Amino acid sequence: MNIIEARGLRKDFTVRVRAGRLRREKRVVSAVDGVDLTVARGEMLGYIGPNGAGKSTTLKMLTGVLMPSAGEARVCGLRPVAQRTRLALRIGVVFGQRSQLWWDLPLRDSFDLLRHIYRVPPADHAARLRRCRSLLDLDDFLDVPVRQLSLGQRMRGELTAALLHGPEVLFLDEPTIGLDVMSKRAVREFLAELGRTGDTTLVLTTHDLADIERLCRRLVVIDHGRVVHDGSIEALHARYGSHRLVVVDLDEPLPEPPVLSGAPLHRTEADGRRLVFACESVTAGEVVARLSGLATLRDIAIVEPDIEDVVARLYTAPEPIVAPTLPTLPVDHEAVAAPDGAGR
Ligand SMILES: Nc1ncnc2c1ncn2[C@@H]1O[C@H](COP(=O)(O)OP(=O)(O)OP(=O)(O)O)[C@@H](O)[C@H]1O
Repeated sequence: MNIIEARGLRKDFTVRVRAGRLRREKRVVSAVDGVDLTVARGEMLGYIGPNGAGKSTTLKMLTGVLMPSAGEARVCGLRPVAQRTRLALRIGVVFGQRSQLWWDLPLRDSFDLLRHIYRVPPADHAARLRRCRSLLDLDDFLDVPVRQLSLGQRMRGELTAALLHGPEVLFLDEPTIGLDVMSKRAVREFLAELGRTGDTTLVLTTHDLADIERLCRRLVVIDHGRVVHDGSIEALHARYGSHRLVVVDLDEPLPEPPVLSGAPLHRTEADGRRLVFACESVTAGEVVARLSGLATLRDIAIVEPDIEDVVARLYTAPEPIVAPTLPTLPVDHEAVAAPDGAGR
């Protein structure tokens, strides 16, 4: 069952732009330009795009903050703007740049206030807070006023605040922006755990693609207000011609370059002692198995395609690119690492 459904969602803003030295004229900017989106209950969706693509505007329409110029949306079966108060009880929102906590109050008091605002039964509140305290390590700073918290501590507080009323959908706009490595990891692990239980649907916008790789199976990419990709990360790699590479080091070069269907030889190095294959339609394990019948393999490495690279290309090229850009590999024989998932 879909917990989010949007059809033809559009948001136009009227902006004033310079038209000559003194004159300014009005222009309409379509921040979101006909987005169709369905999200199933329990799904973890990555909603990404370059700066100004329309991500935050979409989230604002889905959470009832902004009225769409056209199209319609239902979140938890409710119309976001018209039924905003009811919707607020069923969703949680974390906007990385904005806070829902009381600046001068300790976190603990903010959480208590939220319990009253959302009228959460004390036992439910206590159970959810207990879980967040343990998963997000809140105890060291629960009694510290919010204004004295580091960004990472505050973000953990924001996540807790957004979850204390038990929302069905959690909208996260850049939840790891500006966080140090440890805080990012804590937030990601927490969200992954949340996703594993399947109770909360997650919609996440981010510029940090490691967030997406870690958390989301499905990715919607938006550019200039329009959806340019909707599918799995694997589908994105397949569409943009980026493949996992298998690098094998041989004892002796083969007299002829081997031909493996589904895994073309991408390049040869070290006088034929190192072969690099692109896994187009076979697994890395199959490539290794077939090669081991042809030669003695000294070493094997698997190089994953880089999602950042793929997405950067998607932003700049509307059409799929067939020839992949592949990373330069070290020529040094010893530098090839042992496989770490060769069977995949
Ligand atoms: N209130 C507003 N008035 C006028 N234009 C706006 C307004 N809000 C957003 N825009 C414009 O709409 C477009 C989409 O903005 P939005 O904030 O949704 O993008 P985004 O994908 O979230 O970008 P970023 O990754 O930089 O946060 C941009 O061109 C932005 O300048």
